Amino acid sequence: MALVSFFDRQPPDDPFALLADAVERQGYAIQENFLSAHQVHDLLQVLHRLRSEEDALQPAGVGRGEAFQTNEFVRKDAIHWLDGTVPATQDFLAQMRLLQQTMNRRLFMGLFDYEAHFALYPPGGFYKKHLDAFQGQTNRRLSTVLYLNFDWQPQDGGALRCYAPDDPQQILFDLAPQAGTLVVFESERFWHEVLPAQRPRFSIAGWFRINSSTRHRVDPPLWQ
Ligand SMILES: O=C(O)CCC(=O)C(=O)O
Ligand SMILES: [Fe+2]
Repeated sequence: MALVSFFDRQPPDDPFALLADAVERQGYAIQENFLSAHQVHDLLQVLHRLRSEEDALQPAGVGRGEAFQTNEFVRKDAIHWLDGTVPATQDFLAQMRLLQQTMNRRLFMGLFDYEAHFALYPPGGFYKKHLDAFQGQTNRRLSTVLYLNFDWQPQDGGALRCYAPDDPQQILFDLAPQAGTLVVFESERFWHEVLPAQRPRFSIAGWFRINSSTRHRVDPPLWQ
């Protein structure tokens, strides 16, 4: 009888560990079917409810705090920040918390909290080439985008176009915003853009941040 010790066994395919490995290797990771169709449906329901409420979705802007401004030439989408008050978004945030723990354990990233918003790009919506964080200017370290669009077709446009970190003119990949797909990338290294979408495009964009507390300002984490 063959004796299989605990240590001989392959570890199960932990999706968070796979994502962390890919980020360590190449700075980004793509995971199809990260969420089940069921979970995506639940999140879409939340988003559709928000759409029916006046003012729940706001035109997205660029810049933070006093530097915030909307600019339709840069991005054309509407957003709503997740607050985790309904089960669907709680579940999603719990998964992001697991991802945060895995990243910190395996890559020592020191990720401290996570902020995320629903985004709705109307037909014709886009987001021009940008970095989510400029080195040294922000505490955003890792970007995530989860897509919520069933049956996305090539002619629907709306791909996430990501550029090579060592040559921001060179396209690294185009990713279709297919329901359940999660992409994760280092915020300071990857220029990216959203190509014009031909039909409404739904997603949750989020950022893990490191603690930027100073003696004068304590940055509270979203989860405690
Ligand atoms: O939705 C996407 O594919 C990317 C969105 C994005 O780049 C952002 O919100 O910063
Ligand atoms: Fe971005």
